[in-house]
Amino acid sequence: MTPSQSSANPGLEARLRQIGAERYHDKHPFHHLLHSGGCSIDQVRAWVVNRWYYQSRIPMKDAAFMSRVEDSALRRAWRSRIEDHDGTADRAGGIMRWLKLAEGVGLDPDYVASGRGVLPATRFAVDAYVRYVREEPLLAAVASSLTELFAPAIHEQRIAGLLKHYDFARPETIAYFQHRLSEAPKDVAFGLAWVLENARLPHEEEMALRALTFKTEVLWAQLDALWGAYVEPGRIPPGGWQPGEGLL
Ligand SMILES: O=C(O)c1cc(C(=O)O)c2c(n1)C(=O)C(=O)c1cc(C(=O)O)[nH]c1-2
Repeated sequence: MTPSQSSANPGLEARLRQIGAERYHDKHPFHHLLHSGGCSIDQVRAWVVNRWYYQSRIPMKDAAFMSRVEDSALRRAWRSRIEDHDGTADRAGGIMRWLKLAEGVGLDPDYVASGRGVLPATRFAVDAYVRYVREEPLLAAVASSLTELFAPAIHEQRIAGLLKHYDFARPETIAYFQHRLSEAPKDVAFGLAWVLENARLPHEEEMALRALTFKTEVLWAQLDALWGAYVEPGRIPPGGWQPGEGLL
């Protein structure tokens, strides 16, 4: 994708997109294995258990972000991210949908929601993201969410790959990804416009680029952890989910 005509800073937008082209986790071998039907059911379960930790922390990092924002218009624009994950009084959110996926692959949703079995490296990577958004300048915090520019393409691949290759995949079990197809573009249109508007000076542009790079590393590190524990060499660290644990 190339920067849109209306971009406030096409040069910066192109450099942000280049980071995705080079570093986004769609290039990770674990995703290739998952989307091509090469994962065993236990490898899929390990992914669901670990990715839960990311899911559960996303609304917490968005709440941490909002707690720092003095501009009520920015808080209002950000608020829907929390509702997308936590749901509202009359609408289920992404957290519930992730637990439907957990059930679909034969895991007890209470086990998954307990966070037991999450790999140490997954926890460290995700906690680093939450801390980053809590502590770094707002520009870096917003820019770190821009990996979502690249998420719809991977969600499309995942929906098609899971439906084609795995018995557990049905519209109800993979609804999480279907919903993200409309949620992520809304979030990222706002986030990208905000970053392009607010990163004007060279050091601000550098900050935005560094933040997006950092975030690609947060995502990549989670898949490296999964690969090492459940694919090759298959060394599950103490405390990591063991096949057979937490099943329905
Ligand atoms: O499945 C994926 O590959 C993927 C990637 C990302 C991302 O790029 O950070 C997010 C999501 N999914 C996602 O579902 C999601 O809600 C989300 C929120 C955020 C964020 O940083 O605020 N990233 C992502």
